[in-house]
Amino acid sequence: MEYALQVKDLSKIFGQQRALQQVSFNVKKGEIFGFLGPSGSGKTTTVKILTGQLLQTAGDVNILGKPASKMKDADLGKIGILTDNSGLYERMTVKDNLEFYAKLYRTPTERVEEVLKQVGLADEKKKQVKKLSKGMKQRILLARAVLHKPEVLFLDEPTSALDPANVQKMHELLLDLNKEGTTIFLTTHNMEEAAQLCDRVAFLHEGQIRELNSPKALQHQYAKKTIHIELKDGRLETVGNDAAGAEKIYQYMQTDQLLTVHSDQPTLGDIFIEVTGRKLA
Ligand SMILES: Nc1ncnc2c1ncn2[C@@H]1O[C@H](COP(=O)(O)OP(=O)(O)OP(=O)(O)O)[C@@H](O)[C@H]1O
Repeated sequence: MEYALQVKDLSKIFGQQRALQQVSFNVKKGEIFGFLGPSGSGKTTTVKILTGQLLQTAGDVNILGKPASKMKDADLGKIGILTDNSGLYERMTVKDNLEFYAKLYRTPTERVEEVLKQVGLADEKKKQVKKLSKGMKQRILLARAVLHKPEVLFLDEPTSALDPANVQKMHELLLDLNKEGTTIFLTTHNMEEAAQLCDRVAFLHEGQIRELNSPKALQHQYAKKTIHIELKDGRLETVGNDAAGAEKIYQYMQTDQLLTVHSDQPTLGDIFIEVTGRKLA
């Protein structure tokens, strides 16, 4: 198995504050991995350590096989980062902003046109950044993060300030990048986003991982063992998700009384509450 990220027993203490406690997980190459947790749970601290911006107190963090703390320029070129501390030059045009960063990353400036098309901003390239909407600015930041074609892309709450249409657009872009082979590490407190995008998710609570699996496997694991049925005469019944329940449903079908059948499928949000005892947002 080839891993993009390997994290073992990662801890971070700020003064008296334990931000992360023995966090361990691996991210496979080509995966979209979701790191989910409420405010203050340690998501940004993790991203900062993974991207070499902050040193851990203890534990091992490897990116593409090398320790994060020892990344050199050539290694940094393999990662892209999108966080909310923008760094865009508001008075410069979209194109000039990206060309500035292309030069900084030693990427051919022709790549700017390519990413602008990819994020749907080719028509906006001559506009000043300050004249663009929040959703557009976020797409410029994504364009900037992928200018140098990183192998691993880190996104810290990429959609938290966006409206539903822009969230959808962002999701499509991320799925496209992933299809091209980019590994994505995403922090979010949006459970629907995680369920829609992520191959696997980790639930972070008070600096510790409390669950880690694919959204489907978690939904299966935490599924309620009941099925709700509605009969044609309006009666509602709940039966067990077992042989006796199946027999009852079968009888209602045979006598043509059955209208609808619903299983209790928990959302990721329901599961997070069950696991941690608290809501995400
Ligand atoms: N530089 C710092 N100095 C002291 N404490 C810090 C520092 N950075 C983070 N912390 C603390 O570490 C804990 C985790 O913070 P972190 O920013 O990683 O959480 P988060 O999950 O990203 O939250 P949010 O969703 O609000 O961004 C919090 O209790 C926070 O107050």
